[in-house]
Amino acid sequence: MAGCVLAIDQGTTSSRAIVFGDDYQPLSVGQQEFPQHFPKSGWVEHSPTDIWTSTLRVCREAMEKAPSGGADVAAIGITNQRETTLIWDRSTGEPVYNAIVWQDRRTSDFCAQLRADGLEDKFTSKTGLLLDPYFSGTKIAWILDNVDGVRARADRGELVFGTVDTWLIWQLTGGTVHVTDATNAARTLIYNIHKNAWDAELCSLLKIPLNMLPDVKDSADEFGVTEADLFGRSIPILGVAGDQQAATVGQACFKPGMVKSTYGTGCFALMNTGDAPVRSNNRMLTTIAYRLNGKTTYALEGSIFVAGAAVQWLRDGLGIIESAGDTQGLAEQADANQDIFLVPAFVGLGAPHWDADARGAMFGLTRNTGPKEIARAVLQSVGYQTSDLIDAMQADWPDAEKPVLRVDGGMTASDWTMQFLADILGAPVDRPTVAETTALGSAWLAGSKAGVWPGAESFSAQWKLEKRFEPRLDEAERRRLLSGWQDAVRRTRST
Ligand SMILES: Nc1ncnc2c1ncn2[C@@H]1O[C@H](COP(=O)(O)OP(=O)(O)O)[C@@H](O)[C@H]1O
Ligand SMILES: O=P(O)(O)OC[C@H](O)CO
Repeated sequence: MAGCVLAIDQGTTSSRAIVFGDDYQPLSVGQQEFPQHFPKSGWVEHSPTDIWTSTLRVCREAMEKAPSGGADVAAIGITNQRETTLIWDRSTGEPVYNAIVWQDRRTSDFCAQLRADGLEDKFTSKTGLLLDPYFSGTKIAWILDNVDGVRARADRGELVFGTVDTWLIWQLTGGTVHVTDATNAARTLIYNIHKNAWDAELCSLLKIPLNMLPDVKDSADEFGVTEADLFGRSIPILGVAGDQQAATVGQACFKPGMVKSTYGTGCFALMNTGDAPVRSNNRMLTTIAYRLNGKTTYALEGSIFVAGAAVQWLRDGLGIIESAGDTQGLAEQADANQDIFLVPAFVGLGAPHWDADARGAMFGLTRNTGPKEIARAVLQSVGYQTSDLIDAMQADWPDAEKPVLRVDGGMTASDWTMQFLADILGAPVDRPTVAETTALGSAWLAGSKAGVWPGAESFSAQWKLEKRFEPRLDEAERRRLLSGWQDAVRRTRST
């Protein structure tokens, strides 16, 4: 049986929809950016309406552009920016507040208070996460405690919570289905990843009523069918995964020890650790990579908040490039005798430091430092940060050999960055032919569930290398650069 799959990739800065053919190739794409709202320093919000209307629009666009006009789309897969938090009325569907985005730091003090109360170990042992504003739990609590009348409505059972996947499924099904998948639930700080269930004790600590929470399904499962008038017929939604987990699937990292790293706004590296969750001693996250047929596969994750966003800063903040691709030429011409280190802690530092109050810094500046050296430092910061993650993962899981890194995301278009990454890791970096691995991962979840695409083994065999970057930096030089980076991070930390 063959058929096409519509993948929805609802990201932080844009919504995208791609129709994949039965040879896993993209046939058509729709994409739309939407506004970011920064109501206060450190706050980041999206309009729930923008999330939904941009998604609907790009789905229609991709379907219309597909050769069959979308007639042979057999299923929908959804992948999404994770942790971003929405609450809405279960009768009217009306949101009570904007979506609070994963990057938002407003609950930093609340997290510090929970840590001071000695609760971090309880949260970490059950959820695999840390007490950082990044995750949904404290964002839910903030809305309940700070938006007028919301606590009382929640207590009366009138409100529901969802991550972006849940919100989209609610909309696509005409407000009839309130569900999520295990990978998205695993990012909320209230989901027990060992028991695969919402955790009543953690909900009670954060004062979150259990009746607000969606049902949690496998990543390939029945998530409802779309309302007939949206696309001219009902289409089943059969795959859902958070975007970094979907990229892990799309990169066919199905075996323990395999690692993918995605370079978009931020950078997220996930290492498949098989059916046993590995507790990190190095402040990595333990998370659910995917849950298929009731069987959970776990991953260690390192999350970096700023990767491509630093390139955007060069363009929009400093104005020293016109487009992201300009960084390559600048980095190639930069003065080899200047060691400039940029620590892009624009919204604090993520793994392995989790320092919400740190802010960006640059070291080693001289009168000769100019745009070329700064651009190179931006691209290098992505390599250095990844190196910190891979080192931490290997320390947590020493059995794993130094991995080959499978990379994807917009920033992997930069050969210079990928070569530096291989050099500083001292390990090969593999870039696949299909750039849209996140969308492909969610399409495979849906297509395999629909029975129109084959299973994991056959899907793995289609993964094709576009280019391998081999490490070629002298070991002594590698160590010298890493030591300079670590010193720069030390000086940037807030504590
Ligand atoms: N040639 C390039 N060199 C360096 N950075 C790039 C290049 N092309 C894109 N980027 C960066 O990649 C990011 C976009 O990647 P994408 O995967 O679309 O991100 P997201 O899904 O997070 O919105 C942007 O931050 C952009 O600055
Ligand atoms: O939307 P992206 O691609 O920047 O990904 C965001 C992550 O899911 C946040 O955890």
